[in-house]
Amino acid sequence: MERPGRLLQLSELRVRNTAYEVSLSRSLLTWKKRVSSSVYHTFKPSLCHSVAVSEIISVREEEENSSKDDGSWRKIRERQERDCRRAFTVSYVERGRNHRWRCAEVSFICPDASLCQRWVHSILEQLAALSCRPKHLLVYINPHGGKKQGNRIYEQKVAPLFAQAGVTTQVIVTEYANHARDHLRTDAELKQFDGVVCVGGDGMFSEILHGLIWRMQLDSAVNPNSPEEALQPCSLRIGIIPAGSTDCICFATVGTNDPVTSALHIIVGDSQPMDVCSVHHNDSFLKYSVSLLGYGFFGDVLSDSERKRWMGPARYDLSGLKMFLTHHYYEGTVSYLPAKGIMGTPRDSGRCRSGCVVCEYNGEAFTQKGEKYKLDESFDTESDDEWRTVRGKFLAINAASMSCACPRTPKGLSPAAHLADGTTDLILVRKCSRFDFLRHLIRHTSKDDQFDLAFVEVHRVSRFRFVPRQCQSDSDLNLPEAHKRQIFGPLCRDHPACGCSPHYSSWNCDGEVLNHTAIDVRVHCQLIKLFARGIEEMTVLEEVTSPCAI
Ligand SMILES: Nc1ncnc2c1ncn2[C@@H]1O[C@H](COP(=O)(O)OP(=O)(O)OP(=O)(O)O)[C@@H](O)[C@H]1O
Repeated sequence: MERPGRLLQLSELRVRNTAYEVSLSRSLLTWKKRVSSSVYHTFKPSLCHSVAVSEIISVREEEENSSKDDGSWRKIRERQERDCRRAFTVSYVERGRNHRWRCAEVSFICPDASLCQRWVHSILEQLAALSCRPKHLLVYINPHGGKKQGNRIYEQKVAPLFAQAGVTTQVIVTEYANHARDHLRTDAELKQFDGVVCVGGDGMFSEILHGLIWRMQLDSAVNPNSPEEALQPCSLRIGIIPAGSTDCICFATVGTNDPVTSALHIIVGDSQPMDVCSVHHNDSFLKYSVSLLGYGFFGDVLSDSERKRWMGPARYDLSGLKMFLTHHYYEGTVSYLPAKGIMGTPRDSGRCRSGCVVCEYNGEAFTQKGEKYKLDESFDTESDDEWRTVRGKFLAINAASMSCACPRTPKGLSPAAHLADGTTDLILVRKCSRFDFLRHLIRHTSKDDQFDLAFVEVHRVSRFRFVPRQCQSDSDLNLPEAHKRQIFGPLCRDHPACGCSPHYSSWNCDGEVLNHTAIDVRVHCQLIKLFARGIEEMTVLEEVTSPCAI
């Protein structure tokens, strides 16, 4: 943590009726209880508090509340004394359990009005110098996401915090699916905003992601349809206020699904870079993905659960069980480009956390590679002989661009995957017995290594392709069309007893079904940034919140 350096203010102020020595430096606001007895240790935690200036939400000057006045001379004298004093209140981030943040307040009573004004002015000056903080935001609310509480959550929990922090907004309540995406692609006056906020679930985040990336490419004359193009990173950060039934991206980047915590991360101007995979079929763009691309088991679970939407979240358990019992495998060819010159492997014991060194190192390595490529187009970023090919029968092919940890799979599909290292973890689960597949699935929830099985392989890659067996080349294979032609495919899917496998599964792309099975996926290192900081380790928390960590 940054050392406090030169003090900007140092005064004896009161908090309620207790005297405190209060100091302000460029990085810390500290208040220490004045102790007369040497019996007390000056660093006793309960006597000393400090808050990082970067985590102060606001400061306001206010008069002390006057108590009931009975008109007596004593009271009048007391009131006169009080009137020439002033108080100021500082609102700041307070950390709770499970990565939750709250807005706490402390009021300091000054001996005179001019001192109070000096304090308020100094704190405001420090806050104004924090250039990472957003001032004007574009907010999209999905009123139909999750339990349809988007509007209420925003109005009651988020808007008051934005107002308190002096963040202004333009709010758009979406009227139809893809409203936010289309508005961002063409109409939104992005130059006037410092960020885009979505109030909703993962589907709503996906709309913002697609709208913003697409707009950025068009504005920079980059062809988003070509899988060979290096995409232009987005200049605006994205904030997620969780209000959906699945809020996995928020959980993975903040550590909790709590609207107040997310609002506070936005206000303090946090920044978490994130990789994005572009998914193409031949030379046409299909989708962007930031978490999971799953073919086979996870593709089938999603397709099946979509037909059971009426069941609510229980549909995932039922479809999961059904797909486990049907035990379909799919033939095809996976080609991949192993990520080179990077730090980290999918089998590491370390996890991607706030301030991750792996993301930082690899992010720089990819940027340098990109720069070299721009300067000298003959510079080879990927040559054909580096591609590896695996042919076979697979129960599941998963590409995890983040750990994909959620309450259902606490470790995630790839526990050591990183948010922003320019790679995705390609997990190939070959055809095996039901019992073995169950062992693999169960290991996602236990301490055992889910990759330490003979039929599972995992590779950290920067690009991969998949072609299903029936598809002779990367030629068109449109799923709805293919299913029409395959009369028995869909039937067998619903009749596990017949024992035959359908030819094709479908890709689950961050919770949406893709129309094509033959795909070409490229990871774009740190293409977007979120108003988040990754999941904080306890040691970081202790350092930030520890009293007098100076
Ligand atoms: N006004 C609207 N009317 C209908 N659909 C909308 C509207 N605004 C956004 N959507 C769509 O609703 C879908 C689900 O939204 P969201 O992710 O916010 O909620 P969710 O409950 O988590 O969804 P899911 O259960 O599908 O994950 C998104 O794909 C989005 O495109």
